[in-house]
Amino acid sequence: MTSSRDFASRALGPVQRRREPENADLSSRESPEELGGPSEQAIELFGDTLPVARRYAELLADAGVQRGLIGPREVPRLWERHLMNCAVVEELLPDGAEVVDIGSGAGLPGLVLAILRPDLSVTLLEPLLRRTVFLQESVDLLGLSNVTVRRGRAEEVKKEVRADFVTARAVAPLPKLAKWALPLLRTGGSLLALKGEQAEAELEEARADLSRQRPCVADVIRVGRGKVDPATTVVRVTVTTESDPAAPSRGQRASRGRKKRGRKR
Ligand SMILES: C[S@@+](CC[C@H](N)C(=O)[O-])C[C@H]1O[C@@H](n2cnc3c(N)ncnc32)[C@H](O)[C@@H]1O
Repeated sequence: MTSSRDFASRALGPVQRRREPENADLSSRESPEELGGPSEQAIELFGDTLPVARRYAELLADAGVQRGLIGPREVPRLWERHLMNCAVVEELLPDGAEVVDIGSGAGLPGLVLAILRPDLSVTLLEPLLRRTVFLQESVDLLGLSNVTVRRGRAEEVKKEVRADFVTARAVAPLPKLAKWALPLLRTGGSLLALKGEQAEAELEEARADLSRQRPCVADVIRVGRGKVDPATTVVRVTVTTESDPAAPSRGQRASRGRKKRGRKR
């Protein structure tokens, strides 16, 4: 029978170079030297799911780096800057929510949220094959039954995908991200864009553009205070009124109307 370690070695490349007992329990292995361990806050936040989160951190530190999905310099700060920065977004997600993570890359934030919150149903949407292969192998290896990996671009799936939340980190500037994400949301659903310190300025610049795309309200919130430093900055854009996402936006309708009238004259 093939053990999950054998699978990891074949599918994701060697997990670490030092010798380990053949029957080593993946969930209790020490992290490789260069991979920092979880903070007390991370241990508390992940709770029962910590062994799976540890395993994911190891996959990122090893196969993720080897395959060029994570820079080697990120390894010592994987827990704080990547896993915890993403995990604290769970504060914004109600029980049982359907989440689509646009541009997951190596699984951030979508895979982290799926590990931490088995009640969520998470789709990892990523156009690059190399990345979707890593994501699917990781999902299989970690035994996550609440995740679907989908290869594609956000703007290509708007007829098929509907979600309560769209998450995205480091994918695109806000106007472009909203253009991709808002059509995927149910009314009342929110785009949660993980952004840097300039989030307020970015939102103010994009506000008019956002509401032209779909009726919405937007704010900047910081989550994970006391759990991760700095707290994670999220631009939240919530769709406010019923409208068919496939239908043209108010701006498009207006310009189409103008063109039609123009043609008649
Ligand atoms: C800089 S990476 C960020 C990856 C990950 N979210 C993270 O924080 O580490 C941007 C990712 O967005 C993906 N991407 C680019 N355009 C996209 C689109 N139109 N729809 C979905 N994903 C896209 C890229 O393939 C890439 O994996």
